[in-house]
This record gives sequence, structure tokens and C-alpha cells, in this order.
Amino acid sequence: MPEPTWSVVVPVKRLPAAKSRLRGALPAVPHEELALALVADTVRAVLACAAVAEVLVVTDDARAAAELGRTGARVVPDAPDAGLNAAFRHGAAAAGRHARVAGLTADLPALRPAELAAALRAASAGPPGVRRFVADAPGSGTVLLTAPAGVPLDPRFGVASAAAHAASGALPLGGDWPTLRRDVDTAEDLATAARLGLGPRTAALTGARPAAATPG
Ligand SMILES: Nc1nc2c(ncn2[C@@H]2O[C@H](COP(=O)(O)OP(=O)(O)OP(=O)(O)O)[C@@H](O)[C@H]2O)c(=O)[nH]1
Ligand SMILES: C=C(OP(=O)(O)O)C(=O)O
Repeated sequence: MPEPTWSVVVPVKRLPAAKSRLRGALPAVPHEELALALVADTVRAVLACAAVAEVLVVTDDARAAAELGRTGARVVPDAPDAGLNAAFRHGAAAAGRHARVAGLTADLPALRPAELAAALRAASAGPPGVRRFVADAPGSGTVLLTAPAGVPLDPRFGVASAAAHAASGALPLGGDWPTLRRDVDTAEDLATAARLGLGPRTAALTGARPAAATPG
């Protein structure tokens, strides 16, 4: 098995403010439970990915910090408190200059470790010194951004971030990774993720059967 080499930065917004477009998607479930389940399933998949040496969760949410810290992630307080890209930069700085750093959004509850591993492998195999990104399924957003050791992550997440990452010199990765590309912002996204197979925490809240555990 190859050495785990990536430090993966996963920013997590304070749960009461997070995933506002998803509020009410599961009427019987408190919003923070759903927001935490998405994050827990995402981090669980990253921790199970063989290519990953370290998971850095950047958050000021006490509950998410406690729970994710217990599962093996390194929790870094969101000291900048200045939005998503500042949180990514802060986590990347905590990983250190010698790490290969990947930034991943925390709203991928169907993520399979093997798909993340394949994307990280593809990022490593490309032209040297170049940042790479994986666009979301619609193609406008970004779910994963990678930087080789010594290259700043330079995140441009937000509206139309796939175009922003390309304009900043990052190259897209074109693999067929449906669970990696399926970020969940809306009730419709959650239904699509459920068809792909949800992680156990989110599945338990939706009443879906969880996806079979497959290490990557
Ligand atoms: N630490 C940190 N994480 C953030 C911040 N903003 C967004 N995130 C995380 O970044 C990921 C992608 O963010 P969005 O999809 O825009 O999530 P969101 O802001 O919670 O969702 P909406 O309220 O629906 O826009 C999610 O995992 C969020 O938890 C922030 O200011 N700080
Ligand atoms: C943060 C992003 O997206 P969304 O808010 O749609 O999850 C993004 O795609 O860069």
C-alpha cells in the first residue's frame, strides 16, 4: 500500500449558521443534527482514505470539534473567523510547508474513501508544481483543491469557484467520482446523495440504508 501523504483541510462552519439552504429538509430532524451528520460522514470517509496522513478540521463549533476530534481528526480553531477561504488558508498553514495539502468541503455525506484516494492519486500524477481541483457535479462549484508541497493552496471557494480556480492557474481533474462531486446544499442534493449511498450518520437521520463501508 502506498504511503499516506496528504494533509486534508476540512472547514466546518458553526452548526447553527451552517447549511442554511438545507434548513427544514428533514422536518423531523433538528437542523444542527443534520449539519453535524453531513460533516461527520465526510470526515469519516476522509479518515478512512489510505492516501490521507492527517485530517485538519478548521472550526469554532464546540460540538463539531469535540466529536470530530474524538474520531481522529486534528481540530484547529478557526482563528481568522473570516469565512471559508480564510479557514482553508489557516488549516493549510497548520499542515506545514512540507505537506501536500488538499482542501475539501465538509458537505459530502456520500463520499467514498476510494474516490477521494483516486482523485488525490490523479492530483499527484499530473504536471509538477500545479494546483488541481475537482468541480462539483453541476460543474460550477469546487469540492476538492490540491496543492503540491511548497505551493500555497490559494483557495477561491465560493460562487462560481470552479472558474475562479481555473483562472488562478489550477487544473481540473476529470475523473468519474460521483460521490466526491456530490456536495449537499439543498434538499434535492440530499436526495441525490441518498441515491448514491449516504454515510451512516446522515443515513440514520434520513431513514436510508447506509452505504456499505469500503476503505480506500
Ligand atoms: N470554518 C469555516 N467553514 C466554513 C465557513 N463557511 C463555510 N464553511 C464550510 O465550507 C463548506 C462549504 O460551504 P457552503 O456549502 O457554502 O456551506 P454553508 O455556508 O454552510 O451553506 P449555506 O448556508 O447553505 O450557504 C461547508 O463544509 C461549511 O461548513 C466559514 O466561515 N468557516
Ligand atoms: C463553497 C462552494 O460551494 P457551495 O456553497 O455551493 O457548496 C464552492 O463550490 O466553492
